[in-house]
Amino acid sequence: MTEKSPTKNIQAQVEVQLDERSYPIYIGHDILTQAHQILESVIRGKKILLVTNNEVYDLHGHTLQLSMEKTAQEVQVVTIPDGEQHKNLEILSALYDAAVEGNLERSSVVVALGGGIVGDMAGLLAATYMRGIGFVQVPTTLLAQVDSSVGGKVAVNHLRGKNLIGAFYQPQAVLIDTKTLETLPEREINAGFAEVIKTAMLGDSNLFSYLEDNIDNILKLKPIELSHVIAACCRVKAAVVSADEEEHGIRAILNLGHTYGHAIETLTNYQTYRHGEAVAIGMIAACRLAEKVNNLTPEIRERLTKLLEKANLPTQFPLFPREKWQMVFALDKKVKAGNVIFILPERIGSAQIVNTIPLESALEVVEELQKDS
Ligand SMILES: NC(=O)c1ccc[n+]([C@@H]2O[C@H](COP(=O)([O-])OP(=O)(O)OC[C@H]3O[C@@H](n4cnc5c(N)ncnc54)[C@H](O)[C@@H]3O)[C@@H](O)[C@H]2O)c1
Ligand SMILES: O=C(O)C(=O)C[C@@H](O)[C@H](O)[C@H](O)COP(=O)(O)O
Ligand SMILES: [Zn+2]
Repeated sequence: MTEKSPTKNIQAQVEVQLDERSYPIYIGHDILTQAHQILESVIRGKKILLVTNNEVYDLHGHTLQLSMEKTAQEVQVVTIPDGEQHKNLEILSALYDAAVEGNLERSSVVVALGGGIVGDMAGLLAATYMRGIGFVQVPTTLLAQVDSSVGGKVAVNHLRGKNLIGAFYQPQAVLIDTKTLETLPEREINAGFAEVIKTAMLGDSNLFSYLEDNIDNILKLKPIELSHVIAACCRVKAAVVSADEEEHGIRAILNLGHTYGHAIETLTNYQTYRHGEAVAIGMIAACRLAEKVNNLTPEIRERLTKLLEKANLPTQFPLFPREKWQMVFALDKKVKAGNVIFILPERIGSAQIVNTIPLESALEVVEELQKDS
């Protein structure tokens, strides 16, 4: 039987331009079976450590493993427990054990198959094992396909702060198979949609209008609408990352909704909200803050809220005492000289990084939104 052409089912390809660390993002339907061809230049003859979790391995892992085995020297599999509360140093340590026991070498490649949690942790393993080995992202959640698999932020959480231990470490390729989303629970599709909305809010007004017009088809995973949205998000993120890989400036706009969102995740011990859900609430707060300090028109928040509600995303603020919010804001990675930096929408499709916001205003927004909830 003749092999399928490696590009047969690839619908779009986006490049992340970073000189010698540039890499392609392949977007297609039912392309896991062609991984050996698409990823050949990265994995041929290499030892592969496939990092995933049990659920995803059962659904999609065998297909990817079988395909990679056609060209890799060998493929070993390690699974991590499911859930944000396990994105920590203890589980990372178990991944180092698997790398050692599997005799991984400098030339070996870590392949992350799963959502953002698998991707962030496998990436940190790849970044640090032997000071850096090969890394490929094969994202299987909407959130990971539109955001976390691209751009090289890899991390684990600390009990007191989200993603506090991490690195910038770019993958050598990203393989997005939209067919894997067919097994994704509805709550996870919605959570991923929050980062889609975020991307449109901060960088693509046409995408935002497209979301308003096509939300039903997108959430039903209709192939044309879905791949249009994934490619659009990857393009926005690739452009921002190419301009500022390590977040010395403009990359911080990708954190829209995240100062409040990460605080919500941390205060609820990473157990109540999906990351995307916390970001959804965080974007409403960012709009309210922009209304307070920058006279942003409330119409933006209304359009945002409509989209979030259509995707069944939460918009209500959880209740915690003021001191707790203050404590988690202080550990936000964007704090500079004690000042918390916020990303504020300025219109649909554009956001700005603001370092002059009094903490008092940010806390007032929390109090107002807690009252509304
Ligand atoms: N590095 C970045 O740039 C970046 C960007 C955004 C988010 N993140 C991080 O990503 C994480 C959230 O990622 P997530 O939303 O993908 O969550 P996740 O990784 O927990 O995946 C969500 C759930 O879906 C399951 N799953 C994954 N693929 C599946 C499939 N195809 N079919 C059925 N079930 C499947 C998982 O087992 C899990 O239960 C957070 O830790 C967040 O901080 C990182
Ligand atoms: O890639 C980025 O840059 C982002 O900010 C994307 C975010 O969606 C993502 O949640 C990221 O992990 C947050 O990064 P952090 O530096 O605030 O932990
Ligand atoms: Zn995020």
